[in-house]
Amino acid sequence: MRTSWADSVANAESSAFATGASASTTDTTAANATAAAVVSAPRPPRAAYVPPHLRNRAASSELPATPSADGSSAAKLAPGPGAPSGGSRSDIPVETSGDNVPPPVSTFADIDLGDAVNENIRRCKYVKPTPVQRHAIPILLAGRDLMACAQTGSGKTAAFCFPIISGIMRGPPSQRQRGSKTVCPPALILSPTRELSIQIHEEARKFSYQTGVRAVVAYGGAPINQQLRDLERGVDILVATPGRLVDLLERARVSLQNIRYLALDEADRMLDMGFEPQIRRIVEQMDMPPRGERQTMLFSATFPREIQIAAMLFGIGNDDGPLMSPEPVTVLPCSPLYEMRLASDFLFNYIFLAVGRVGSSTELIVQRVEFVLEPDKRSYLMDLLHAQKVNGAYGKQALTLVFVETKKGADSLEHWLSMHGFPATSIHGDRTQQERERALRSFKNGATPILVATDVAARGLDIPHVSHVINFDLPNDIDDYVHRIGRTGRAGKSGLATAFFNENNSSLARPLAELMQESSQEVPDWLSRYATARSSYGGRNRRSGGARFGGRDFRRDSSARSGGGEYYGGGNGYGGGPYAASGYGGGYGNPGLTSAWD
Ligand SMILES: Nc1ncnc2c1ncn2[C@@H]1O[C@H](COP(=O)(O)OP(=O)(O)OP(=O)(O)O)[C@@H](O)[C@H]1O
Repeated sequence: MRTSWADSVANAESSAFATGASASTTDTTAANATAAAVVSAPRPPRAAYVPPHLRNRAASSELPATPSADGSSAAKLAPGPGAPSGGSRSDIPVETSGDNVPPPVSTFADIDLGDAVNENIRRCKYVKPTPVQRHAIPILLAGRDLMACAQTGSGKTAAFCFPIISGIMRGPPSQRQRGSKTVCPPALILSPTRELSIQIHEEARKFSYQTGVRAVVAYGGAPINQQLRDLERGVDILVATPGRLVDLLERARVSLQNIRYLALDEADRMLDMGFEPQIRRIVEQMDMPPRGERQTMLFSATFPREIQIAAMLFGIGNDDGPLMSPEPVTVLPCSPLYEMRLASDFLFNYIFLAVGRVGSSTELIVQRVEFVLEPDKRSYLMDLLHAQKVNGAYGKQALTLVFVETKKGADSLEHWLSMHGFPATSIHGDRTQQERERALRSFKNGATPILVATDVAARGLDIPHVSHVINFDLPNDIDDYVHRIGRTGRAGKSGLATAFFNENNSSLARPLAELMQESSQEVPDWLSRYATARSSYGGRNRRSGGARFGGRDFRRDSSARSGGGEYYGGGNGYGGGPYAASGYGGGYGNPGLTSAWD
């Protein structure tokens, strides 16, 4: 039974990769048995895919986007040759809003980044800008603050690095405080994990080669002395994790007084509770110039709608003042509203950019969900890996990333896989930095083509040849799922994501089903039934109904709402409240509500 299931998976993988088509999900006996106990619901028809922001609208393929009176626009962009193609789909929904949005460009030649940067773009073999780059680069070159949301693997790093490098080249030379060891970089890029900081630094170095712009990285877990020596040689772009940066600031080895560019990669993560104290300290309580005097850019593949609502509620330093005055509210330091407040503290008269499907369409990630009971997970995993090995579906270089929930679980699964003849390594927060970097290297070069990881590897990492992401343990939050599966299917390549679902994940059923439907994946009947059962008694994932792939700028819709007070007073979870009720928290599958994109 199991063997044939695994074989069918492998065959489906082969054909999916050959055709680029979505593969169907195989229900298991366990799934059927359990699903039978769940409320029965008709299977949703597999509708033709309509980009979310174009639902309920006449289709338009005009280029470029024409800003409307309120400064917003929606357009479909064709990726064009050279950029990650997005596979079979060539139309990409894009939404921008804010005052006087600079128009997008079509080619790198249309942007004045300077000869040296242009040469580096050629060296990187980037022929065309990706959609997020086409929009974000002109906005940033115009000096505007930006909240940008584009899918995983769509080239966001270059979208903020190119304008920063170009701006530094044109600006005054970096200064150091006289007679002191304190460096004062003009640009700061913050990212949530050490490995991501290392990667962004490598990218920034490539992009700034022979430009005279110097990028330095600082992250925890590595000896600080080497990083201090690096800083002493001068720094224009400091890429850092928040903890190590705070350390450097406290030692007075770095001053933020000259910061002209502040980029938060994985911004939604940086603004959540885990990082909030450090981010607030860095941005507000040190010597960094205030918003408006520096340029701030927030990038991510996911922005919970709470952060966007904050933009509207708190005005975000718009020239015209707040768009609406919120009722006096108590913002508890343990709620997404607190994140909202943070976002609002950072940006000034910003532009909101959402790229729904970019070079690497998530439709190119074939998503499968299998019902697997906890005790069966290892043997299912082994079947999958065997099938991959035997069928050689992905070729020699194929890498598999397996996500688990706990550090202990990662160690134990790595050990078990190795014992069973599958060369595996692992990465998680309890491993030393040296071990983490060694594990990543050995995964990247194929010595251990299976990497067992916790969420420390979920965001941002750009590892070529990751052809399969397995959610051995599903995360609790749908946004984390989006980032995890985004480690495959990058830059226009296909990918496969398999998730093991069981009763423990029932709170994820609805957002998962919605996400799969939204990206034209086939949702298994049993999962739809779980989703229906879950919503019928009110359960919602925190992010459900949120703008997973961008969404829309909530400033545009302020007139449709009565005020902010109700939202705070709601107390029925973040998916509820007046925004959901008036159509902003809807999403797929609820005909009464429109999508957050509409
Ligand atoms: N214009 C381009 N043409 C071709 N490839 C590109 C272009 N821009 C970026 N890439 C490549 O696309 C890949 C993904 O880029 P990047 O890591 O910046 O994605 P991302 O949007 O930041 O993803 P994530 O949300 O997962 O962090 C990288 O390998 C990068 O080199």
